[in-house]
Amino acid sequence: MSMIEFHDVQKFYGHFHALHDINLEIDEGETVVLIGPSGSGKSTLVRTVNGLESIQKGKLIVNGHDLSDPKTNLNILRSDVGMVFQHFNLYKNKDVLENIMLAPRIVSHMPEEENKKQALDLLDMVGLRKWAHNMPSQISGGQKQRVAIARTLAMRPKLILYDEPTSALDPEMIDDVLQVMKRVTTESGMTSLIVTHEMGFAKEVANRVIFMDQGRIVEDDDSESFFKQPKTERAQQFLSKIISH
Ligand SMILES: Nc1ncnc2c1ncn2[C@@H]1O[C@H](COP(=O)(O)OP(=O)(O)OP(=O)(O)O)[C@@H](O)[C@H]1O
Repeated sequence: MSMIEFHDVQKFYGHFHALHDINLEIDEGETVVLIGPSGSGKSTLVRTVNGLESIQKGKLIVNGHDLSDPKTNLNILRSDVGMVFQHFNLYKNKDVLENIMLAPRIVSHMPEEENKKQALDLLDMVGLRKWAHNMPSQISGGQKQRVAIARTLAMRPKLILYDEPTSALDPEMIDDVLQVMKRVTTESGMTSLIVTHEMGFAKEVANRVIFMDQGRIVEDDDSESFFKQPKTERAQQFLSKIISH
């Protein structure tokens, strides 16, 4: 079953053609990493999947919802699609546990006891249970991002989108966040679409790699083949630059 289908999708910002002829199908349970140079359209593509960016042409179906139809209810779509951003946007005046419990309580009307148990289990999973009653200002950036991941999982999404989740972090925090993402991906079976510059993570965790350049998908291959030998010169250049850094 496919979770995401792009058919000849075009995206414009005014006159700027940001996404060209996007054709892409992602099945349930796949872990897909989106890579490419700065400005190639990775964030834009990911943001179209939960309707944060509209598309101007083509058809985009996500979890059975047609995003090319303006009548589609984005709130219903978003209840199944979680997103983790570069900046974590935790609620500053709520402690870590409350940050995780808020959406299930308000949006899903989850019973309080079940909600609390789930939140504590998620905090265990991201290694932060003992921080449950700390405020966001009292934890590090890496810890905040792990809370943001737990908060996203608390809504039990079918699909999780990550838009450069480690780019705003100090280098020593990155690995802990990547470990959590790896755990979520391998243990949950959830479909994941991940924009990242972390090639080691992409190699280890993704089953598929999409390489974008100038608003187009240039390569779409299984991760092993891609990292062994990208087919296009553009991707080869990109990888050699990134890896030599
Ligand atoms: N809101 C916007 N209005 C106008 N142009 C935009 C907007 N958002 C993005 N763009 C342009 O669209 C292109 C693709 O941007 P996007 O952020 O999707 O690239 P990216 O591959 O995610 O880059 P990076 O790795 O630097 O985050 C860029 O040229 C960018 O300047």
